[in-house]
Amino acid sequence: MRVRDLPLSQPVVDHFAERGVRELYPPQRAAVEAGVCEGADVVAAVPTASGKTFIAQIALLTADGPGLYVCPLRALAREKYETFAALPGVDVGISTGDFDATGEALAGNDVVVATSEKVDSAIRNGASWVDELACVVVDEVHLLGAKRRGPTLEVTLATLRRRNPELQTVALSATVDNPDAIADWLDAELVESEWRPVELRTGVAVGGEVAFDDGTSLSVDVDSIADGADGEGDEGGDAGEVGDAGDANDPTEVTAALVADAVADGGQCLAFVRSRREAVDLAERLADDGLAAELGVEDAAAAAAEEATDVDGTLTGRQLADCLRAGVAFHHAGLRSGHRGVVESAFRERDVACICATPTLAAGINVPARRVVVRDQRRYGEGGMSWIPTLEVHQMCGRAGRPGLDPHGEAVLVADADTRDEVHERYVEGEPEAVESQLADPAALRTHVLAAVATGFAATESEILDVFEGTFYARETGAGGLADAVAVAVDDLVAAGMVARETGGVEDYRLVATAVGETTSKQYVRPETGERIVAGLRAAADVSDATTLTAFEVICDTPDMQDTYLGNAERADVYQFARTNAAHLTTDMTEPDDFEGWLESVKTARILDEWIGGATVEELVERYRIGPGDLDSRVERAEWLLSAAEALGETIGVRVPAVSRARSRL
Ligand SMILES: Nc1ncnc2c1ncn2[C@@H]1O[C@H](COP(=O)(O)OP(=O)(O)OP(=O)(O)O)[C@@H](O)[C@H]1O
Repeated sequence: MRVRDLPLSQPVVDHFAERGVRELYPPQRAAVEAGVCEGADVVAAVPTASGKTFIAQIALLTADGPGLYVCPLRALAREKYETFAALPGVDVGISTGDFDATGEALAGNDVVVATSEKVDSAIRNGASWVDELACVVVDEVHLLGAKRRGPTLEVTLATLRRRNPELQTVALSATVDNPDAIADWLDAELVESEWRPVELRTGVAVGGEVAFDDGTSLSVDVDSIADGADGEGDEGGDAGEVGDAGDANDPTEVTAALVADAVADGGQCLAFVRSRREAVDLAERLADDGLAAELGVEDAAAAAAEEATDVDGTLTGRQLADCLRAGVAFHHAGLRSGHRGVVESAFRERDVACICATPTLAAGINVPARRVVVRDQRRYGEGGMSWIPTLEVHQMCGRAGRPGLDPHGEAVLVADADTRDEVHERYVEGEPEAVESQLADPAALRTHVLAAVATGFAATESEILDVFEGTFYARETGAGGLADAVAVAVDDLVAAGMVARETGGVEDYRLVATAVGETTSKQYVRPETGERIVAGLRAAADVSDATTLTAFEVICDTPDMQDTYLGNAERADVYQFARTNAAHLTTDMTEPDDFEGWLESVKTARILDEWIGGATVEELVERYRIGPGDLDSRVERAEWLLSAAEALGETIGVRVPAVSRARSRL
């Protein structure tokens, strides 16, 4: 099937042809046969990098009206926006930040790219454009199994479909164990495929020996690489790492050998590790190996290093620039978006031999490589070290192989003699996990129950269950399964002063949102955040000397602000800071149930207060050992939460000038 046979305009056909897209890939053909160009609801569960974006594009281009592309990850939205904006004759809008606006400016676009949070917020604020949609495409729909984002995704999609029964729904998923359940939920045709544009072979490495699943093998020389690294030291590494370097089973050295081997053959690599710190350490280790010279990209690598230096002068920026100069990079969620952009584009331009990354890079960012090395398959979680889900590891492995350039992609999992069998079973033989709804989580339910009441969609518990009727959870378990949990959520919200029961007769009542509940929902903060801010504002009004620190303490001590890691060495210092500044804080040190959590909030508040006081990113990053990207994201959240605090203050008639001061200075 050819692109030019589809109901697309000539300029669009030409646009695809210019990008080498003339013939449809088999899963794309299957989606067309399922009716994706004729308004049919389709779920496509296909491997990473197999052309899902094209399915989204043809659905949106052939829809009978405006379309919405829901992108669960903000980091991806910009890339997708650019892909859509390049289509001839298509007006595209993007909406990812700015949590409380209706986004009315988005009306009139052919396609809107937005996160599910943004769509949810637009619905709560009464945006009219959501009712005019003809088609919604949900990318990475398997993320409905994710703890926080998942419930928002399923409730938002259910709400859109309920309000607009004609809406065409197209959902794109990684390969998961239960795509049929997702298709059932959406009453959609299922397109399921294992097809990939480049063949992938996956192997397990023990020492320098790799056994692939297609029966082939590979031998790399771990010792000689280790000898080369010996004696050079490792400034950023843990003590002891250098001593391990001679060990032919050391996972870092095996990874280095696998990377060097691919680069010697002109290929690029992605190396996945468990944490940010490990990503930096591994990149610094690989920087010893002369990869830029090996790949023949020294000048381009130096130029990429310059670009990274131009972003900022933080330690992270300097480390990244040093690595880039050597043809290596690291990539993780603590990087600023400017640095991430430099790394991604340098890699695509083939100016960098290897990116050392945490699993975030695997989710949807288009950086194909000849070889993927998964050094770590376990990471620290709530209950100690645990295996990374198969779905995630498959997404990492799926980045291997560049269409038209590599005969096949190679994914190598680094193991040792003890773990070899388990690694093989889990990730080479094993199937990805099933997607499971997280909607029953009490915090998620409280948020969405409040939204249902505040928007007027529901005024009784059974109407709330009706709203949830269209969710994945309800389809899997029956909405009745939620009845008890919804009753608990309503009680919690009533106790929190967000919802009230208005009695109409005996045992007959209607649920209404209180003014605080309504503002909380519209400002798109969680009920617990709204409650904490209201209490904080009241307390701040009594603090004789309320400062910007007071305002920051209130908004940082909420579940909508990210935690900031508090190391042992810093704890005493933050404790002392809290004591010294007790007069400016709304919480007495003896009060918090979760004292450590509160101290972390004080640390975040202190960082933000120094930020508005004129401290530079460089200073704050060094002083508080946070990633520069972490500072950016906290500043952004603080802006949002302070604006919610102003709105809540107005609602309860409490004015705290320090809040407005903090906001305007941010
Ligand atoms: N029919 C086609 N012919 C040639 N190239 C194609 C075709 N369809 C897609 N491609 C190219 O394949 C690459 C991967 O496609 P795409 O990014 O859409 O994959 P994806 O499935 O969305 O990946 P992800 O798992 O990252 O979401 C892109 O560079 C795209 O241009």
